[in-house]
Amino acid sequence: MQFPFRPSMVLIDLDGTLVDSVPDLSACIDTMMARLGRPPCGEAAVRQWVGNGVERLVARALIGALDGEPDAADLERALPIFLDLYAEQVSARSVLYPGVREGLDLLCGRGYRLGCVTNKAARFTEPLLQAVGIRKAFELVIGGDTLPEKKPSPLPLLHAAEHFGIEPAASLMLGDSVSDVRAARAAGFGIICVSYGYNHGDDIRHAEPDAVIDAFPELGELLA
Ligand SMILES: O=C(O)COP(=O)(O)O
Ligand SMILES: [Mg+2]
Repeated sequence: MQFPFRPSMVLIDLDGTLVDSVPDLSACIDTMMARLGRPPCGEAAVRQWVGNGVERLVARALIGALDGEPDAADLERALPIFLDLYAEQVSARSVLYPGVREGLDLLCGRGYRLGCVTNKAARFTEPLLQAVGIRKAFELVIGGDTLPEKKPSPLPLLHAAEHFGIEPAASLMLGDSVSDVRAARAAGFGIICVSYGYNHGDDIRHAEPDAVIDAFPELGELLA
């Protein structure tokens, strides 16, 4: 991709890109574990497990690892406990990353169409965006269960491009994880990643996005 790039549409990931949601996710995971009579996972582990939706997060907590499957009965018992806890405290401790508000103002000011595309279930996404005060920046919000497939599938990105009537080649994804990079590549979007998010403990540069930024305001120079 050539910089400065002039996108018509920018789709932005939520967890690890706009909002540091791990403090709430990990508090709920550890309360769930306590209710199941198990030891806590801790925030550092949860930070590596976010990015593929709540069900996968709970599965990872139960097995204590990124890959693998828990016992189906364990998951069936644990998931509703987590969902109830997280519904109550989806934004209790979650905050915007530094520079996000400024960056969104910059993108809005340049007239790009903005959408939020996350793997977080829609019932948590809307209240979290509202609580941190950025819901109005987005014309379209697609959660992890809004469509039949979530990232790394290109489906949510292509759905947004079609919704706005914008070519994928004129579209940019802004995210923090390898799922964002894979979805963007498969959809034919440009992809810029933030360095500070969650990528399962790996440096996002290994996924070779078009650019990596340390904070949203750097978009000012990369985009036209
Ligand atoms: O895993 C989740 O629930 C959310 O992940 P995302 O916002 O980074 O797509
Ligand atoms: Mg993310």
